[in-house]
Amino acid sequence: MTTTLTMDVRPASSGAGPHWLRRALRHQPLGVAAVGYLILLVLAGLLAPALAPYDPQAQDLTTVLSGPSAAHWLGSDSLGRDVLSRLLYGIDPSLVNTVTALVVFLALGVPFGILAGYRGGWIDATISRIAELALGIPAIIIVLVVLAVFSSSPTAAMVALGVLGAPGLTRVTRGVTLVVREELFVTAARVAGVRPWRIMSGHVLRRTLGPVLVQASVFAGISLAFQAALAFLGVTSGGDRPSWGAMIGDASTVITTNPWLLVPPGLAIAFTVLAFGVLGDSIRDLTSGEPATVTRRTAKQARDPKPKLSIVDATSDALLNVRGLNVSAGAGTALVSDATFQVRAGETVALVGESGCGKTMTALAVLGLLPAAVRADGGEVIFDSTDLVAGGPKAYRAVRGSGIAYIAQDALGSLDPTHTIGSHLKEVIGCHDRLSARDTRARAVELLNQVNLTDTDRVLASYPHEISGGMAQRVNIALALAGRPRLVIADEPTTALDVTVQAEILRLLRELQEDTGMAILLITHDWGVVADIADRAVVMYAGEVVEQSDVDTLFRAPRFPYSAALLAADPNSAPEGARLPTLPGRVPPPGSWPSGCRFAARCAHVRDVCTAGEVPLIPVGAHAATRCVRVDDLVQEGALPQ
Ligand SMILES: Nc1ncnc2c1ncn2[C@@H]1O[C@H](COP(=O)(O)OP(=O)(O)OP(=O)(O)O)[C@@H](O)[C@H]1O
Repeated sequence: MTTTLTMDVRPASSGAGPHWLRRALRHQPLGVAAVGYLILLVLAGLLAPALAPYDPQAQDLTTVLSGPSAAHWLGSDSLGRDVLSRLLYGIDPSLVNTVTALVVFLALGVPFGILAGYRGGWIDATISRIAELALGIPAIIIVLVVLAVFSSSPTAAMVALGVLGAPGLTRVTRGVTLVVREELFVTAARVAGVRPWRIMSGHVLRRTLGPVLVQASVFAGISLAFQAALAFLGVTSGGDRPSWGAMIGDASTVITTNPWLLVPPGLAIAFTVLAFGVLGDSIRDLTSGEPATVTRRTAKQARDPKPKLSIVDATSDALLNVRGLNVSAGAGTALVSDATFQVRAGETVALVGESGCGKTMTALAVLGLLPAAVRADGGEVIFDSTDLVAGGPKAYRAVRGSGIAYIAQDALGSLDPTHTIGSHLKEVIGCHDRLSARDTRARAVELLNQVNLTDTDRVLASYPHEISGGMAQRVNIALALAGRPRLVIADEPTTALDVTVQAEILRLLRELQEDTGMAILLITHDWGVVADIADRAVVMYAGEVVEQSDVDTLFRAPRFPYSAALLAADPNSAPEGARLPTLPGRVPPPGSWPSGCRFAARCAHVRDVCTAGEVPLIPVGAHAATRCVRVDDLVQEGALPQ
């Protein structure tokens, strides 16, 4: 390893702590006031014995139903008890009841929402149907039944309210999870072999926090108002302990003669409900600006509940053997058809072609990470003698991370913005090695050193937004290496980086390959990258493999007019000052592929034979193949080099 990088920490543009607080104060003064009010309320509740001028239960029959006075600032109730003291002592039970409802609401709503959104399929369908049913149940009737069974206990009423409110939260959390699960960093974690429960609890949960907190604040307000309504109706009994609800209940009995008694607890409840509402609005405003780097839709493509692992082609020396792979979307529109190629242990194969030719879909099919509406519906993806397509989700899970790793183009999008680099590495290392905390850190440092990152203490403590794109890609490579994979699939890993960093990353991949012996399947548009790093190239056009060959042969003597035209149009290989030929026309989109040769409409050498029927891959030489039926003629005519 020759390249060494030092830390390039950009000034933090966002983060936790004082910066967040300053932003909140500037943009959400009402939210800060609401938090301040709630903190004061909790303190007043805790300090009630010191603050209250009277014992809340002390009756003074000489001051029954007196209005506000110097002795009783907020007056006294029908038993002569001081209203201010009861209000202060009432804070704790009111908030405890609210918290009880909130805990039940969150404990049921969040896990089921995340589970439904993340796992999808029958789990999602079951949870969603139950939630819909529960939302249709009239809450007040259930709560009244619970109160009848549990001797008018306010706690039981609050538990019931939490249960009845949870389905609404489940729906919200599910919706957020559906978006988060498609984010690249979740795909990256899945490919690294991180277990689903860890992804749900570590990555998805954090991203749902904003909407969940908004729902929680609104629900807290509702539960407080609900307590008051139940007490007003006289269906709950709080014993002798004062609570705001009980005060409302007492006041309601003398509402015609002494309406003032309703005012102190009514205002306390109204302000507190308002504070919860304002808090919810502020959280929503603050969190709505969070990055939502939805870069690629991903989902499990196979749903076979009992995977059958089939051993095939044990004699082939290919580490990855893709044969006749078909990928289609929606009602059956083919995106990739009959893709066939191999990657041998330790070699680098480039998947080349213009945008929209199916390179990424092929790679995602190999990883078992096709988008939700896209599926592999034919062919084989044999990795290390196991057919992954036939094996289904279990087979894919078994090879991801330790067998096949993935490096995406969007280096920063592949990292969870709420986790430090150290936390990413720790998580992935934990999936592959059982190590103590100290050894895990040592392994993380080792991996960072492997990708030539020094100053490891600072790198480990940094958040993704604090490092440069090049460093982020090195971190992704380190994460990919954590499982000691035998094949790394890199989808345009340098495209988003500037030119000097691109060269460094390519050099790093080459060095790592020499050190570890891993194979690389590299997706790229760039012939310079192919020439630089690849041993063999597989050229794709309109969802088909049209040519494959070793790179030297391909550059010297392409055997498909499309490859020849792409190479001729490549600025890297053009003589200086020469005018670059262009390739007219566009790749036909899926659904409008012509029969016969799909390149025919753009080919300068087309004849009737080209469009007469399907063209198979025709072997040319020992290790090359082309889909051009006229290959021999074109070589003879000089249209393709000898
Ligand atoms: N989720 C999807 N549903 C349906 N069609 C899709 C989906 N994603 C991609 N496609 C289509 O599949 C075809 C192949 O796309 P793919 O991303 O594999 O091409 P590519 O060669 O990798 O292009 P690029 O270099 O731009 O990434 C394209 O026509 C694209 O529009």
